[in-house]
Amino acid sequence: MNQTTDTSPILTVENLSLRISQTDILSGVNFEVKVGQFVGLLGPNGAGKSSLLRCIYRYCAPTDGRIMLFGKPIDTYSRQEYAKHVAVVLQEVPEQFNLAVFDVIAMGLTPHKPLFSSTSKEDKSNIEAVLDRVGLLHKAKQVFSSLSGGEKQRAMIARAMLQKPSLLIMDEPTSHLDVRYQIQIMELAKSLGVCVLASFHDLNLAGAMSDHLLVLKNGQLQAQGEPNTVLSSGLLSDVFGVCADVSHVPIANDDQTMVPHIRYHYGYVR
Ligand SMILES: Nc1ncnc2c1ncn2[C@@H]1O[C@H](COP(=O)(O)OP(=O)(O)OP(=O)(O)O)[C@@H](O)[C@H]1O
Repeated sequence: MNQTTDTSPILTVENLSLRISQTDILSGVNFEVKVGQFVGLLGPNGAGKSSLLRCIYRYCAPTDGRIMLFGKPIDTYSRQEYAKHVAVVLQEVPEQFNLAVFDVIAMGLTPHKPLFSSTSKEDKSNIEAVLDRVGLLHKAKQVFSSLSGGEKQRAMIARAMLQKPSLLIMDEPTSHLDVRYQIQIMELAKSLGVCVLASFHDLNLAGAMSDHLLVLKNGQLQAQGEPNTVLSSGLLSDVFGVCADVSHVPIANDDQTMVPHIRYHYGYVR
């Protein structure tokens, strides 16, 4: 878990509501993401996770409430300034990329460079460094669309790393990936040393990775706090309609840090 002592918020979400076609998608959502935190966003299908993240990465405008980044309303940032601070990795990787992996990653530099500027020697070595970090340096010249699903997601993380954001938003980035890549992508995100706000469907993975959890149901925050407190059998029953036991187990290489471990019971789904 994160050892940082700085508790200032990077992101503040206050009384956020989103209404589309007379339907409340989000209602009165309040939370903060603090310096160095990895925040996991949970909730059943249709709970409003993607809608909440879309409001934060400015794809959707909320109906009510406000979102502040470093204490400033997010709509007061220019597009380029916002992209310097906030990077986004989505579940669906854009398919229009008919470019080499290197060129797709290079797009991460866009917020930091003037329009139409060329790739400098320093840019090239930075791109190679992030490719190396995600284990894709040997794929730099390969066409992006020919990468495997896991490789594409790692490439998207590399692009986000190059963007040098303060906040990385991830909307179910591991849904299509096998268990190894699910863990690898999240551990990679965690190792970046930036704030992460990530939605999950794998509750055990969320509990192991996150410093703080947000649980949405029907567009409202049902619970938030440390994973060991939030993930209880009562919450799993109330929010997800499943019967499960929650125990607490130490993480690998650290006997002192406990994380929740959920054991589902089958045949009890309500
Ligand atoms: N543009 C839209 N128009 C109408 N309804 C919408 C729109 N966007 C989202 N919704 C509805 O809002 C609700 C929340 O959707 P959202 O995608 O945010 O949920 P989610 O928690 O991310 O779900 P999932 O886990 O299935 O991805 C859903 O009922 C969805 O149908």
